[in-house]
Amino acid sequence: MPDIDSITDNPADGMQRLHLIMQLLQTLDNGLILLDRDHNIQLWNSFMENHSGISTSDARNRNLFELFPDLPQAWLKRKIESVFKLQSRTFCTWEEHPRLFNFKSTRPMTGHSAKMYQNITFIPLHGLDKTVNQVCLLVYDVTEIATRKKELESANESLRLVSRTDGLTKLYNRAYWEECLKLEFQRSQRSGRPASLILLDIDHFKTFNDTHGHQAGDQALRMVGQLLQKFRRATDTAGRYGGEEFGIILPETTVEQAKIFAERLRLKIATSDVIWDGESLALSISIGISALQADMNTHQDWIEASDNALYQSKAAGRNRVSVAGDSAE
Ligand SMILES: Nc1nc2c(ncn2[C@@H]2O[C@H](COP(=O)(O)OP(=O)(O)OP(=O)(O)O)[C@@H](O)[C@H]2O)c(=O)[nH]1
Repeated sequence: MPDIDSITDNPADGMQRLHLIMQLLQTLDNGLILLDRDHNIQLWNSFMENHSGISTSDARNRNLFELFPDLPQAWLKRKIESVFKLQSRTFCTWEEHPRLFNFKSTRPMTGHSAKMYQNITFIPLHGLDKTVNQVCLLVYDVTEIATRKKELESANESLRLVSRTDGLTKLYNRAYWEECLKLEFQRSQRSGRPASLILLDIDHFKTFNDTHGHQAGDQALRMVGQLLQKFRRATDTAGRYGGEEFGIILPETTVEQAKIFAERLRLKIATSDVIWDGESLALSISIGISALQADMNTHQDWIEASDNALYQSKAAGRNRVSVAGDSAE
């Protein structure tokens, strides 16, 4: 069989050329569809045949939207119309639309993605008279790229979560919680809206550890973490600030409202035993609260105010709530 370049202009060679080109198009590892202005299929290659289960002879001269009623008709018609009108290429990536044709993925490497991800290129085809009467759709199987990117995104998201989370209590760790505090400090300072900061510390935790063991201590920290998560509102941010010290940021909350919340939390912990090794172990916490003040310069000033209140609670006998500026209760 002659190669394409050695074929002359005589009609027999023209047929040869057409035959070779058709073979090339058929074996292309991308989908290839040729549509006329009425969206009738004029060419349907073996990629489309294999993935759709519709043979070339069954597809030819059929209307694309009749053959595939599930296609996003309005969007696709607009897209094709723009190619006819502007006479220029256009694209659609899997990130905009995961797929045009609902094909199963058959790539062995991508066992986890059941559906094929596709990029589509729309190409206007000029006739000999320079008018565009046909549009070619190239369908690329990008399942591997899309799946890898999605896996990477999900791994990054897990890493992001891990880097923010305290492994023992599953609350935010100090670094991330402090970032949240900085943001809330700036936001509330700007808006002039109230916000409160609670710091709390487990009482006599050294003795607790020494008496019941470090693992019982860990269990106590987990329990406090769970109760903080359970008691806080969705907009409150709880974190593990230090070894046995925790912080809760309460946006849009006055110090009086924060005090009601803190008292409920204190009481809950004082009446909830840590269950360890068949034993019920009692625990209490001391709490310090401060309201965000207009004259505070940084979030550190806010922490310091709550820390001073916490110190008051400890000094006054522990298992209590103190508010910055008030005398200990
Ligand atoms: N089990 C356990 N203990 C921890 C952890 N982090 C810090 N601690 C312990 O927490 C204890 C804190 O003790 P102190 O700072 O003396 O305070 P305290 O005994 O709670 O006394 P007050 O705060 O004054 O009531 C230390 O014994 C630390 O070892 C942890 O992750 N697990």
